[in-house]
Amino acid sequence: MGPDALRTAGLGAALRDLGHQVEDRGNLIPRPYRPDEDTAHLYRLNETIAWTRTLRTAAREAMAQGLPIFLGGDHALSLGSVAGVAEHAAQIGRPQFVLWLDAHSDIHTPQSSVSGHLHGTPIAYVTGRAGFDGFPPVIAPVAPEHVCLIGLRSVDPAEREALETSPIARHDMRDIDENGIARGLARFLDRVTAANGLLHVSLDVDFLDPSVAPAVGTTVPGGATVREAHLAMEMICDSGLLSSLDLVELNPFLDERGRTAHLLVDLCASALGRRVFDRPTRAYG
Ligand SMILES: NC(=[NH2+])NCCC[C@H](N)C(=O)O
Ligand SMILES: [Mn+2]
Repeated sequence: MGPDALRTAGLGAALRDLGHQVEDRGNLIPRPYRPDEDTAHLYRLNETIAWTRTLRTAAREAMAQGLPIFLGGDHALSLGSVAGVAEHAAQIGRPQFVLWLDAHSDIHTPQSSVSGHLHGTPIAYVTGRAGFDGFPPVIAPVAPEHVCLIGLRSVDPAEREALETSPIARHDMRDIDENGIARGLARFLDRVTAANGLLHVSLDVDFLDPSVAPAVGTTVPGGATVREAHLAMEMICDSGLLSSLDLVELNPFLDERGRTAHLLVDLCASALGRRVFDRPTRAYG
């Protein structure tokens, strides 16, 4: 339902208004897979593996043609989208960087996951950690030094342990409270520029505070404000680095009059060139 809610909220038109050529490639379908048992600890493992294969190929191909925006679906989408864009980066000989805007660090392996929900695992997978049996091998792992997590405020013990020994950059909500969102982000974007890297941005709805973005299953209070999120997107746009984008975890059943879907559309527009003064007068929510 997420992609259709984003379409209905006007994603295509918002980007066309900015002068972009937009092609909606419709919904992908996963490779055929053996149906998962409802009782398995890892929720929909076979289905997620099938999706990862489909997305990885689609992402790699789309990168050769433009700037793909991947509409989810939950954050397990990024197992495939990031693996695919990183394969493209490796092919053209440029380093892949990943900016993860999220309340969570999503660095579980299938073994360490307590919930059994694979949306909590993509950072581990794309950085090449072991334990993803059955998944396609990650042939172009993203260097942990090239990953930056912003918005953190819900990290499980096993994830904390993994992060403690990792060079992954991170800015939790306290850091944002104290220093603002611009400082850490600017430092990361400078590193991408210096390395002539490609930049994948993965935007999880729960990066935002639930009071402004309620349509997500894993709400955590104390998230980014509307302006903090827009500022991040505007800085990403100004950097000229953006090469691919995920919009994930939107659950329209949990939305209030479409406000979360509209906010995601507006944030995406900011990332692709809409300026503060371009924002039209509009009534929703
Ligand atoms: N992409 C997300 N919303 N991830 C939430 C993950 C929450 C928790 N750490 C888990 O592994 O279940
Ligand atoms: Mn996430």
